[in-house]
Amino acid sequence: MTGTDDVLLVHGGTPLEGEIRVRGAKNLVPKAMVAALLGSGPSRLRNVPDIRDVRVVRGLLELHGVTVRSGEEPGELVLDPSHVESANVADIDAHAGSSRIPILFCGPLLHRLGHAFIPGLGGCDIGGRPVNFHFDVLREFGAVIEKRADGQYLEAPRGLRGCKIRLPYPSVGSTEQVLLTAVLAEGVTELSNAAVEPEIEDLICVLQKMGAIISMDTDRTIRVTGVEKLGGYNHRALPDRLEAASWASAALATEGSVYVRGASQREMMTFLNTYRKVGGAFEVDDEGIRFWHPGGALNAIALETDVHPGFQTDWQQPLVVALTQASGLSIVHETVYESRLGFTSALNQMGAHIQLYRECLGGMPCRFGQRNFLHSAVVSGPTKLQGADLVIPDLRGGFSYLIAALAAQGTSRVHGIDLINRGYENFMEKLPALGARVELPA
Ligand SMILES: CC(=O)N[C@H]1[C@@H](OP(=O)(O)OP(=O)(O)OC[C@H]2O[C@@H](n3ccc(=O)[nH]c3=O)[C@H](O)[C@@H]2O)O[C@H](CO)[C@@H](O)[C@@H]1O
Ligand SMILES: C=C(OP(=O)(O)O)C(=O)O
Repeated sequence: MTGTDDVLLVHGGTPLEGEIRVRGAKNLVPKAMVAALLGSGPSRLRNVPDIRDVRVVRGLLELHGVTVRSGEEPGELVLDPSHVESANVADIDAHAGSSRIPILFCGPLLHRLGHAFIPGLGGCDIGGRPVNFHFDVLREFGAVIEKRADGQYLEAPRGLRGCKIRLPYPSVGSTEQVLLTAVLAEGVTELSNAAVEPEIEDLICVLQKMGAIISMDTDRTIRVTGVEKLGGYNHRALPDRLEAASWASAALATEGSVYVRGASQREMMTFLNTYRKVGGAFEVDDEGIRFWHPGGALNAIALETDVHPGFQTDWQQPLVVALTQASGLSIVHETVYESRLGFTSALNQMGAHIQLYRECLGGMPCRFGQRNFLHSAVVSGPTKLQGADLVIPDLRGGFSYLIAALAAQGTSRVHGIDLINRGYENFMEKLPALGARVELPA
């Protein structure tokens, strides 16, 4: 999608009503695809969404000789790593800037080939997003890393050995880096201060199916006993709790009702508690969750993002749009990314009252306090939103702009909607299916 195709006209003021389906999680599926590299035989991954991050990883796997084909059921991929080989660096470089996932190829490629080349990473521009923890842990395993102009070259001249590591912060990607490296490393790896997001647990399930030995303690410690060989897996990816929460926030902000087929309560408990405090209603059944605005005023709340089991940062931006419709002052303290509130300036242009602060306006001081980052917000509501010209800044911010445009009076022009394809499957079909009045400009 390019040029005018990348613009969406959104005619607001109509509640979203109906049903959509979410499939496997954006933050698990690409990693499970990388895990297939570690197997000696084919893996089957089910419930795979058709999103750009999946297509990027598929391309990278194919460049390394992994055969990827559709399986028997819709959304099933069969990944065969029997012929893994070194890829042409220039070809890999074409994927530079496309997603966060390439860095997770380090451990598996070092095990399979003894060397790896990792291009520059992409992902949402919501903070500095350094990868120092990743390279620090890989060095602990025995990797030698050389930074070159076009990316990072890694070698493991003496193989990879288990080690004792403590993460400075429970980083999701760094925890996955350790898992994907430790499973075939020699000896035991002990990782403390690990991230324990549901997508990480699901990745551990994938690796255990392949033959890995991994235990998780309640104190964020993960222990991995390296094995000599792993097989393939057959796995159904856990549902996307982040997409589900986005549609839930859209239902609330537009005073609608959306049944999210595939949404799962267990991974959304913290979100559901917050949703209820704001005044949103939901009903869980065996197939999904219905979210709706029950009428009357919504409540202002104090919200702090955190690592799991706290309130997931990727839930924050869509919910902030709903908070512009709540009565009173809501406080939002973003503790995971230092620059994830910049998207609110466009909401203010639409009529919202959101003031940003450098101070930690939450229960706990975070890494960003006293460091000049506008990472706390006070949202004063309710405010009527008016349609506007909006430029999508990042994935969740982009979906938030769609929600704001749908809740607003009048028409909005939303630029850069292709970015949303990174993590929201078929959103251009889902929106009209829920009654949204959207169109591509003539
Ligand atoms: C593809 C994917 O799964 N993306 C998710 C993953 O991102 P990702 O894995 O990139 O996020 P991390 O958990 O690693 O990042 C959390 C924090 O740690 C910092 N950090 C991280 C690594 C590092 O080497 N050095 C460092 O300082 C980051 O700047 C950030 O402030 O977890 C985030 C937190 O739940 C989610 O918002 C993203 O949707
Ligand atoms: C920040 C996100 O993703 P990524 O890490 O892929 O940029 C997200 O999904 O909101």
